[in-house]
Amino acid sequence: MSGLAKAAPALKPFTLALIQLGNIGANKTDNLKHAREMIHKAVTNHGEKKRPDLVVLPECFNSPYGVNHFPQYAEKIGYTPGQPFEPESSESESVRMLSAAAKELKTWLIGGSIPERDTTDDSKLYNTCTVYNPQGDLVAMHRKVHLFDIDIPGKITFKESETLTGGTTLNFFDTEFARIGLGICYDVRFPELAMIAARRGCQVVVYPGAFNLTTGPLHWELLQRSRANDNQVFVSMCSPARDMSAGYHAWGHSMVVDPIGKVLVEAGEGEEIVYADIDAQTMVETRKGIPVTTQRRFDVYADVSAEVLY
Ligand SMILES: NC(=O)CCC(=O)C(=O)O
Repeated sequence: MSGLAKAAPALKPFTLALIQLGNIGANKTDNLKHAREMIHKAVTNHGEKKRPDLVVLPECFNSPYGVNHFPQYAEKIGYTPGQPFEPESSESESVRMLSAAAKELKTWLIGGSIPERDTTDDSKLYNTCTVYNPQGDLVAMHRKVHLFDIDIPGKITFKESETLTGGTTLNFFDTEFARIGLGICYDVRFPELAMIAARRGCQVVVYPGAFNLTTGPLHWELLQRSRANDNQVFVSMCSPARDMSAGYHAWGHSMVVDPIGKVLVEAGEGEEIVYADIDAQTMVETRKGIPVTTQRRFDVYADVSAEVLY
């Protein structure tokens, strides 16, 4: 996990905007144009809501979601954490767009995810999330660690591992208002990722995601509320809008859950932008009232978060 040594910033109130992006089609240029328009809309057209401090896009926002599409849409990013990097000269047109949008709108931006081609090994593709600060710098990257390989007979079979490789690092980034952990979609099923993020000081964990019509109704909300409740942190997932003409039918219902497990906001199924005010006091009160964070029995069981290898 990058940035381990630094103490986490105190959680301050901030506003999160989730873009449940629609119209993700075969034309990447159109997808990027539409995503940029929606980022602009999220920041400048928030109506009664507060101007968002952090904007989130969904999983696979620049390409149709499907294992056969990833090789065609994959882009080389060229970013290595800790190394100097200029997003405007990245080979990735998606990275260039995201950086420019964050800079123009002076917002933090979690750029959903895109299919990424490894910079040095062309045969390796990842499902990758990049994050930008309000100056447009790329400040963090997360490659989906747990690939979405499931087989529910008669319902859904999906095997990301046919074309993707799993990431090998856990990632977070610091803003002036929170330390934020990153996961991508299926990563939410693995409690260790959120638990380790929370133990390393993250107060918020964000997962760009795209659940489906079989597991969405059963698990989308349950998993977010579970990870939030387990760790007494804010958890959010941002989905694409549902498109029944697409090859993959996303569940939608982009959501933010607070540290006591309450759903703060939930989108419907179509294209929509939802906003949530993150109130630091909720986390303080939850942790004070139900003090599991200080009641763990590491004399009885191991603290797996202490054993992460990087
Ligand atoms: N894109 C994904 O990882 C989908 C995960 C999913 O639908 C699930 O049930 O898990």
